[in-house]
Amino acid sequence: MQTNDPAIWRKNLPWPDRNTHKHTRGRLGVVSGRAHQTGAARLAARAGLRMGAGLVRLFCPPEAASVIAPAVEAIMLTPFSNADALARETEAMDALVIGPAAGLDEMTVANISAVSQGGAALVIDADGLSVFKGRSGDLFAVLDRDDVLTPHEGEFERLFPGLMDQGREKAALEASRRAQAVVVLKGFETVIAAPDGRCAVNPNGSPWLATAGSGDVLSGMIGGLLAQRMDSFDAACAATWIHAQAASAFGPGMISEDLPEMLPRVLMSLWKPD
Ligand SMILES: NC(=O)C1=CN([C@@H]2O[C@H](COP(=O)(O)OP(=O)(O)OC[C@H]3O[C@@H](n4cnc5c(N)ncnc54)[C@H](O)[C@@H]3O)[C@@H](O)[C@H]2O)[C@@H](O)CC1
Ligand SMILES: Nc1ncnc2c1ncn2[C@@H]1O[C@H](COP(=O)(O)OP(=O)(O)O)[C@@H](O)[C@H]1O
Repeated sequence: MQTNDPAIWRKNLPWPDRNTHKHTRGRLGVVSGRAHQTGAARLAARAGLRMGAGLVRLFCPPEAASVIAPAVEAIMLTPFSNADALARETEAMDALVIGPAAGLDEMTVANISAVSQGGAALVIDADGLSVFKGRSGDLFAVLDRDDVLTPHEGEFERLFPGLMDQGREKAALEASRRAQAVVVLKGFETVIAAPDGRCAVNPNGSPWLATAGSGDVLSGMIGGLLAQRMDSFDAACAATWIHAQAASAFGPGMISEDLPEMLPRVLMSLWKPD
């Protein structure tokens, strides 16, 4: 068992230099749910921006645009009317987060299928996982090895029924092998597994994370690192550790909105200027 220690990934954290501009630093897209379900995507987008993606754009159903526009500043917004349009609009993205509050319906299936045709590394979370209950093969068929799945135990069971009986580590590794993607099995001791057999167990889990939306923040954090072209296993390990560290540093009273605002402090502790 390997512990998810910063020694594994710290040297690979992406930092900007004098030649960097926002586009080269990394473009992250986050797909929002419908008008009454936009908070999860906004949390993910803000977390991705804080993790250093140079440019973050929310993609939303047209009727959600007037809800989101007054609630974002640095984050940009593009409405899309169907899955084909989403695929076209997200072509320039380096990474995409899809699933948080996306809806358990065929539109989510179609949107995931459409964006999987592009070059962006995907983080698939929440409804983007649950919607494939009973047909996980349809999801696995569209994944690449740089994609990341972030199930909590309930979502894991929907995609991999019975697998958890093997224990969390074996289950995460086997899930990653089946999906051919990185799997982040969330919990107090989050397990991160890659299809090539890498596996790490997170040591700094924080119970303050037991609050709505904290998983949405984690998906955005992973997406922010993927957009900066960090290796997907390293990105998932780094984001998981930083997420828990941010929650511990905030402590009692923390809500998910606080997490992105804690990231600069944790990132500063990991930054080694040349
Ligand atoms: N601000 C927002 O807009 C938020 C939106 N959210 C979105 O709301 C949608 C539905 O969230 P739900 O919480 O209903 O869906 P979940 O799939 O999280 O929960 C459904 C059921 O799964 C079971 N379950 C088993 N193990 C679990 C575990 N380890 N953690 C949580 N549940 C477990 C529980 O019985 C629960 O009732 C998702 O798309 C999610 O992304 C949430 O992320 C919360 C914040
Ligand atoms: N008791 C706990 N101890 C440590 N981490 C926890 C605990 N409860 C939840 N978490 C973490 O909080 C996050 C919750 O994610 P998730 O269940 O997807 O929430 P949401 O859908 O509300 O965003 C995960 O990163 C999980 O590891």
